[in-house]
Amino acid sequence: MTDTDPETLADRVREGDLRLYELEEHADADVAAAARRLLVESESDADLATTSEYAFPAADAEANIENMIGAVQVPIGVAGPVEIDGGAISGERYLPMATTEGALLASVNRGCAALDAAGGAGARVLKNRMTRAPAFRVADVAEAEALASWVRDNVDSLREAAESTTSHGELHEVTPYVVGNNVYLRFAYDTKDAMGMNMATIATEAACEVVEDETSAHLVALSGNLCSDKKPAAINAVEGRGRTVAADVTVPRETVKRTLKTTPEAVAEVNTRKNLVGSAKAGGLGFNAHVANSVAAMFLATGQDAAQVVEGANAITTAEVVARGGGGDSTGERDGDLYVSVTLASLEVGTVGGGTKLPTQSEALDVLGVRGGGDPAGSNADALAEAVAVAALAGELSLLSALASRNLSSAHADLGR
Ligand SMILES: CC(C)(COP(=O)([O-])OP(=O)([O-])OC[C@H]1O[C@@H](n2cnc3c(N)ncnc32)[C@H](O)[C@@H]1OP(=O)([O-])[O-])[C@@H](O)C(=O)NCCC(=O)NCCSC(=O)C[C@@](C)(O)CC(=O)[O-]
Ligand SMILES: NC(=O)C1=CN([C@@H]2O[C@H](COP(=O)(O)OP(=O)(O)OC[C@H]3O[C@@H](n4cnc5c(N)ncnc54)[C@H](OP(=O)(O)O)[C@@H]3O)[C@@H](O)[C@H]2O)C=CC1
Repeated sequence: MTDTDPETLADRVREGDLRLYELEEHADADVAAAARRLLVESESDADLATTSEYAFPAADAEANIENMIGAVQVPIGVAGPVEIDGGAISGERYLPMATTEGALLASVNRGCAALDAAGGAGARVLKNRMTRAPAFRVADVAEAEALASWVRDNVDSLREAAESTTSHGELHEVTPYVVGNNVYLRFAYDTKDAMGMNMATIATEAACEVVEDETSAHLVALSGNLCSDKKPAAINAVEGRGRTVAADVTVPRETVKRTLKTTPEAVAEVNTRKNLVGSAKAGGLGFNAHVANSVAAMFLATGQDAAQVVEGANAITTAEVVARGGGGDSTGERDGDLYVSVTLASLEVGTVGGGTKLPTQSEALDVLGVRGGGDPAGSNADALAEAVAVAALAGELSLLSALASRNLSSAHADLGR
């Protein structure tokens, strides 16, 4: 690596001597980023002065970005604090959320106020499996059936190959799916505190080598889209992916009226006709109002893979009027409390790896007390999943209430413009 100045590097790219992505081989990462900014500015009307003001050594993002020119800055706020009674996280927490949508933090914050007034939200991780499903080609359905049988009989050798690539990941299930002469093997891992997509992909590739060595199957694609990563897919909504996590609360009638400005009956009706019937008629996979908002905001804040909001929004919100003091029995009486739950089928989160080690992202994880590997391994990612579920619950509660009291548009007119 030889030091040089950004102008010289930029000139070498212009002259065709260097490719844009090769600059770090000739200068330190910050100089390389500066050279790219010069090139972009000279080819556009952009002045990248603020883009250049990032607060970490560019080299620290080497595993997160290529062709780096700087960093974006997205406003980050907190909702809460909110009391969480989770399986992996408990106590009062601020919820770090990064967004450019005015009124979102106010809304989640109002939901948190209602949760806190109700004594806090419950949360539990229900399942933890990161999946990768390679696509194989075989001769015909007879070979497809034979391959599926072979897989079921040889999971141990697939596990040995997969787990040889990682000291944390555990292969739990391999489920074959057959379509004609196509066979998809859905590998399901416990990836502990990592979201686990790199881990699972590397491990699955090692297992695929065994499949090709031992059978007549031909690997067409390491990802066969039945995983299913970053695409709307029913398999994630039904089988789960990453963490399946739920949060719930029973809000006293008085709190619904005072803080949420509506009634339990009105919220339950909006949820039924909007989130359940409306979503069903739309053919939606997410039977909720805006879980994606809380998932996206906490993903941006804590260094998650933002594209996986697609699956993170696979959530179902329920709301019903229950007897005073909870107890779970629905009642037609007009004096009951409001029970609300949100169940996220495929929330892919990690507290190690990916973008979680970048400075502002790891600071946001510190706000929650979940940075890095947990003890036991996996417990920090479980805690993060529960915190995201509580943020989603707070957001659902507040938005449904705003729709019931007819002040969605005024809220955005006041706060979002
Ligand atoms: C905007 C509010 C909260 C006002 O709600 P309000 O009840 O009129 O406000 P308030 O002044 O009476 O305050 C009540 C509580 O709200 C919070 N709060 C109140 N103001 C603020 C603020 N500035 N900053 C932070 N927190 C605030 C705060 O917790 C406060 O409690 P306090 O601390 O006073 O005891 C309410 O009208 C609301 O939540 N509206 C819904 C807005 C919303 O959810 N937007 C995001 C979703 S829009 C979208 O992207 C999805 C959508 C709609 O397209 C999806 C779909 O199709 O359904
Ligand atoms: N490859 C792909 O197809 C895709 C990749 N991604 C990207 O993958 C990245 C996330 O991959 P991921 O594997 O999570 O992260 P990394 O690739 O950053 O790997 C994380 C590694 O941290 C180590 N580790 C240390 N402590 C722990 C712990 N307590 N629990 C688990 N692992 C621990 C593990 O190493 P070891 O395994 O050696 O034990 C693990 O593999 C994101 O950047 C995402 O954008 C997203 C979608 C698809």
